[in-house]
Parts: sequence; C-alpha cells; structure tokens
Amino acid sequence: ETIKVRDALVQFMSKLSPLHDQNESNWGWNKTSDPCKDNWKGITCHNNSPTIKKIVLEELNLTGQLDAISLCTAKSLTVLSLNSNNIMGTISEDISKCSKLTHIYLHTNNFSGNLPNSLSKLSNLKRLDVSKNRFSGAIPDMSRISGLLTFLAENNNFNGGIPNFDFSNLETFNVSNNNLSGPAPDFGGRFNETSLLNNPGLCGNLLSNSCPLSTPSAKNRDSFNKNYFIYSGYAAIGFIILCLLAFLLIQKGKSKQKNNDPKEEFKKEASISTTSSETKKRSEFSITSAESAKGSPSSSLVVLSSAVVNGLRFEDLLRSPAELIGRGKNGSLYKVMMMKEKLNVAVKRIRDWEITGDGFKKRMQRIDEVKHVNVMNIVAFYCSKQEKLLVYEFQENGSLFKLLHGSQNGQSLEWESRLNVAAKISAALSFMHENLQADGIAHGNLKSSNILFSKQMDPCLSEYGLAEVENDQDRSFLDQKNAFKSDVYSFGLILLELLTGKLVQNNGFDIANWVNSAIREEWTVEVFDKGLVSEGANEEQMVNLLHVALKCINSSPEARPNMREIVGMINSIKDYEVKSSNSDP
Ligand SMILES: Nc1ncnc2c1ncn2[C@@H]1O[C@H](COP(=O)(O)OP(=O)(O)OP(=O)(O)O)[C@@H](O)[C@H]1O
Repeated sequence: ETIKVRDALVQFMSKLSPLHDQNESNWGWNKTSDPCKDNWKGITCHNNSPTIKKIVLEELNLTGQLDAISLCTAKSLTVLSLNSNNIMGTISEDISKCSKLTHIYLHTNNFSGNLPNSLSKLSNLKRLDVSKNRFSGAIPDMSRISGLLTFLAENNNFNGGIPNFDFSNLETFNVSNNNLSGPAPDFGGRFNETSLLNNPGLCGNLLSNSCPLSTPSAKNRDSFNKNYFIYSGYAAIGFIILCLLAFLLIQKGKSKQKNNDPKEEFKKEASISTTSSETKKRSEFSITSAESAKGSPSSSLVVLSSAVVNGLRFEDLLRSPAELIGRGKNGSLYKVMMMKEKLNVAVKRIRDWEITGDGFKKRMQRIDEVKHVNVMNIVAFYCSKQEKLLVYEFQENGSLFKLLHGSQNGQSLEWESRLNVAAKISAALSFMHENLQADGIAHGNLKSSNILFSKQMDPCLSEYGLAEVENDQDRSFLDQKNAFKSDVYSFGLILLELLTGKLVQNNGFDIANWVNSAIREEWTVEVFDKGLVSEGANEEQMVNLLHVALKCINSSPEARPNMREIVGMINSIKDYEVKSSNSDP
C-alpha cells in the first residue's frame, strides 16, 4: 500500500511539474525514496505512521495539472495547498476520493472549468480557497458540509446564482469579482457587501441594485430548505427510534450479567444518542445510560475526581436536557442542564480528531494532572471511535470574546481588567506549557471564546489540548515542536483583541496585518480601543503591551518569546501601574 501511494504521488508530481527537474532541487518525490522517511518537499506525515497528512507546495512555479486520481491514492490526506503557482486545467470529480481533506487551498493559479460538484461530498472540509483562478460555471452547493468555515472564490468567472451556505457557521466568505447573478443571500449580519462586490447580475439589500419583484426570492429557497430539513429530521428521528429499540434489546440481555463493582463508581460506560434539529440553532441532546461496551475501555465515559462531581449522579447527566450553544472549528458545544443538582455543564463534542482511544484517554488524564486555578478543570470525558466528548463546568459569565464583542462592546472591561486578563492567562498558559512541554501538548486552539469568566469573574483558559494546531496564519509551522510557539502567536492575537477591541478576523479584515501596517504608518495610538482611550487608560502601558503582542505575532516562530518570558514582560507592565500610582501625589 505504501509503495502504491508513493508511486501515485510520483505520478501526481510529474503531472504537476512537467518541466521541472526535481532531482536537481532535491525535492525527493521519486520511486527510490520514501515520502515520510525521506522528507519529500512539502509533505507532512501523520505522527508515528507512514501515512501522508499534508501536501503543501506553495509558490514553486508549478505549471502542470492536478491529477486528482493519483493524489487521492493517499487516502489519509487532510491538507492540500498549492497556492500561488501556475497550475492549469480542471479539477476532476475524483477529488472527492480524498475524503479526509479538511483544507484545500488553490488560490492564485490558472485553474479553469467548473468546480466539481463532488466537492460537496468532502464532509470533513473546513476551508476551501479557490480564489484568483479562471474557474467558471456554477458554484457547487456545499450547504451539507456542516463544518465548512471558509469559502473563498473571489476573482474567478463563476456564474449563476449563489447556492445555499450555512452562513451562521462560516467565518470567511467571498465571491466578489465573478459573474454571479440573482438575489444575494441573507448573511444574517455575518458578512457585508465586500463579499459580493463586482458581480453585475447580483441584487439585494446589501448591494446598490435592489431585486425586481419577480425574481425568485431568497424566501423560496428558505422554504425549500425548511422542507428539506423537516424531511431529514423525520428520517433522523426514525433512525434514533430504531437505535433505541436495538439498544433496549441489548440492554435486556446484558442486565443479567451486570456487575456491581463499587470501584466502577467513577468509571461508567455510556452510549450516546443525540437528536439535533438543524432548522434552528437550539437543539435537543440527550445521553442515554448504558452499561454496555464493558470490554472496550476506549469507549467509556471517565468521570475525573473533581470537586463538582461529588454527589453528582451520572445517570442524571446522561438523561438531562441540553441545548446546542455553538458549533466551532473543532466540534459542537452543548449546555446540559442537570435539574436535580442545579448544575449546568458544557459538553464539547469533537469531530474528526485522528487520535486513538488510548491516546485520547492518556492525553486527557495528563492534562487533568496539571492543575492551575486559571485553567478549566475537565469534569469528565468520553471517547468512542466516532466521537469524543469533554465535560466542563458551564460558565454563566461567558467568554472574553462575548465581553469584548458582545452587546456591551467591551464597555464593562476597563483597562485594569484587561491587563489582569492578560497577566492571568499568560501565567496559566506558561504553567501549562512548562508542565506539558515533554508531552508535546500545547493548547492548540487559543482564542478569546476559549477564555471564560468564572462566578468571581476570574478568567479561565478552556479547551486546553483539544486540538492539534491548525492555525491558518501559521500553516507552514504546523509540526508539534512549533505548537507551543503557535500558542504564543494566538496569545499575541488575544492581546491585540484586548488592546484594539477589534475582532481577530472579520470579513477579510486581519487584526495582525492591520496593527502592523498602522505601526508602520506611525499612527500607533489610533489602534487602541476608543473605549480605553476615553476611559483615560495609561497609554504607556498600552504601548508596552502592544509591543509584547507584536513580539508574539512575529512571523518567525523562533523569534517569538516563550510564555514564561511573556509573563515577565506583562508583570513588569503591571508593576509600572503600581509604581506610577504610588508616585502619584
Ligand atoms: N464551559 C463553558 N461554559 C460556558 N460557555 C462556554 C463553555 N465552553 C465554551 N463556551 C462558549 O460556547 C460557545 C461555543 O463554544 P465552542 O467551543 O463550540 O466554539 P468556539 O470556541 O467558537 O470554537 P472551537 O470549536 O474552535 O473551540 C463559545 O461562545 C464559547 O465561549
């Protein structure tokens, strides 16, 4: 199998780079070497296994064509990036054979023809960027890919209408500079007209030309959508009832052999069934208790010995009503209401994480061992082949993201509190980094929505170690040893968010680029949150913290400070506050 993949990849490269002598440039990519062991150019393999994970061949002047059949022989491929080359021709329907793909980046090439409809079969896809090519025809309907976060198709020749997308989940969307026509979709406030500009036939409220009354409106499409979801809802309910019946029958058979070992008190096994109504954000989620899968430790729910769990009846957790709070990059988050205990917990369901059951268990137990007051405790976790669940205490006071960008727009977060968040979170992260360095476990998905406020409004780091680092700004530095430096980068973005009050990314806006160019133009003070300026926040402290942030977001990972150094810098900025207030008359 490995040889088959290797030969197919050699073929893929020969089509991609027909005129190029790779031997001369030492790219590897030949039948006498191994893609993983011999570090072929642009190839990243899965840890400890000889399977291909990523192919990143950017800015290499590749001029050939994309041979999807050969490429997709590498079934395990998750990231394909061929940005900024000169690749021609079409993308064939065979691309869907790369079923594990999560990221496809093809921008700035010479691709033409239709985008294959089979893209919609890539159910794991998170980011698709085909901008700046010569693609034409209709944009395929990708609305069934529930985890899609990015769709960038600007600067092509696409025509026809804009198909359905789940805009509430997309982080970035752009179809500007095409030939699209018909009514523009309702973005629900997520994006503005810049995502649509320069499509002469498009009409709608966001654009200067409103739609004629006879044009089929977005409403009709909505009603199609609703019907579709209602029918798929019926199918889902039918399926769940069947599962429950099968489950009850198995239960009946097993209950006779039930073993009441008291040691098992905190280690219960569960089977999980969920129903989720896609038509609205809120959905039902219930966990049904099952003493099944005794022989399979990897599919058990492990309740860790944390204080909140004392007196908590596990069965109640399993049967409690729940509400879908959000769907992020790594999965969905449910608020589970435990009526009797008067306790709400947050249950995170993680999708598509390629980690073995044992690996996951060890990782969670290891993270749980390293305790810090400003890091959320894991209450329990669950792992089966298909999904992983993590249980945290629900924090009613919400996240830093909500506080900064919610209806209050950061008003309730004055400078001193922001500095306090920076100091506490940096200390927590530094502590976790130092204790988990040897295990190679970084946070992996640090952002303001993963910083939650406790009852006492103390900031707490959530979801530590739940993701491999997939930071787009940092794509070339994805390997483990850089995961910690990638956290530093993300921490720098949080500092920028605290200082500017702006979203990290919004509709093409990128906070790091913006701040860097503002500083080049020497209008540093302009970047600070207006609220902070009018509050009379200490400007010298803000400028100093901005310098820390800029060190963190240095494009070279090696040049970034480590978290311990950052803690030192932030503390001395805080000390400055003490000193200056002491010296006040
Ligand atoms: N324990 C918790 N208590 C209260 N709210 C939480 C808790 N954990 C997460 N949240 C909030 O729920 C929302 C959804 O969380 P989720 O983790 O699914 O999304 P995310 O952080 O945006 O994305 P990602 O999957 O990349 O972490 C976020 O606003 C987050 O701040």
